[in-house]
Amino acid sequence: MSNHPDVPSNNEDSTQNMIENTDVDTNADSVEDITLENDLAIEEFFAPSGSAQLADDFRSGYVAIVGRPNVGKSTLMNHLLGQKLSITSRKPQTTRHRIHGILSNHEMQAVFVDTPGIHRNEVRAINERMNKAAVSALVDVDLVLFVVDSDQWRDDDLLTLQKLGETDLTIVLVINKSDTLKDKGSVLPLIETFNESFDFADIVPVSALKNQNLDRLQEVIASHLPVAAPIYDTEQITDRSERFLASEIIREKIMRSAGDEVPYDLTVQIDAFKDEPAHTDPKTGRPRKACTFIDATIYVERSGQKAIVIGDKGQRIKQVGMDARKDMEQLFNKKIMLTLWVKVKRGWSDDERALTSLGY
Ligand SMILES: Nc1nc2c(ncn2[C@@H]2O[C@H](COP(=O)(O)OP(=O)(O)OP(=O)(O)O)[C@@H](O)[C@H]2O)c(=O)[nH]1
Repeated sequence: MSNHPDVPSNNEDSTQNMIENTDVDTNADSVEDITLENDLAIEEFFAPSGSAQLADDFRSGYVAIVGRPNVGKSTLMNHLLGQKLSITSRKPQTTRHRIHGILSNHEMQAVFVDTPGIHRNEVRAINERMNKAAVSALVDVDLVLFVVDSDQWRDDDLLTLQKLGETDLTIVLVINKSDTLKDKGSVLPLIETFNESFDFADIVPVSALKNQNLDRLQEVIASHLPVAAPIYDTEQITDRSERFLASEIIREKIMRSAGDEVPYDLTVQIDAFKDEPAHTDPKTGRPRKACTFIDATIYVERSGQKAIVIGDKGQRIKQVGMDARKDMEQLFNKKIMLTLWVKVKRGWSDDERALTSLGY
């Protein structure tokens, strides 16, 4: 992924010239001042990542986002990052993997671990895996954002809090969806109640969806991270592979389109991910743009679900493919050719071995 899609192809030479040009007499007249300013801006633009001016007391660390399904963990991470990396849908439990999203500015770097909910009374193997992932995500984090829905405080929240209470982690309570509160003032007694029930390092009401109070949350996060050098390149957005992101984008499109008709345990496997550089077509002699060819298989549990995913005369799968391709082209900043398959893999969510073979 490039943050500078408009960089000219000969930029290495240009960068060299521009850096040399900045070394000018500081008593220069106004025209030269402007030139210097421009050169500095250009130099900064082309500067190798990580070389931007970092604060002396730069803070960095790992942040886990924890909470029961559907409270808005993925939305919160996406909106904090300003990028759509984790996948949201109206169905609970859409997050199955740990996803690292990285928020960097010149003062701090927060590396987010987006965890699935910690559930109880879940019998199926897939949920046990998710529980393990949720708990293991908490090892070695510097800060936990414990997310709750502003309108409800449920048994599941308490269960998660009990688990958190057994650790000596720093925990910030994020009261999400505050936009849904009819009376804004009602958040105050809510804060009071939460405060009495647990020793939170901070309590921040936000609306992840409407980007309300996220600046404050960002400040609070920074204040609880240790003073340390950046963990990742400050321009890096995710350490997840494009393959993974591609599969999550396809899954999201199906979930959005098929709604309640498909179970959340539908999975998408990327079978091929091949980058083809720009070249001249040997047959036609015409130039062809660089392109990434992606083949993916969507696994469902029953043939009825397969029919739903494919849709009437293949309409749904066609739309899913088109929507997913558009998102991928935007995210990866390159041309994509996407081929989708739908297969039935019976009862796979109950089968530990099948889960392992699918990469869980
Ligand atoms: N009104 C409102 N809705 C929100 C807000 N944040 C998230 N949502 C909605 O809540 C639903 C669930 O959000 P997700 O981000 O997928 O929730 P999650 O906690 O990651 O869910 P799991 O992946 O199931 O653990 C989506 O429909 C979001 O649009 C918010 O601040 N306000």
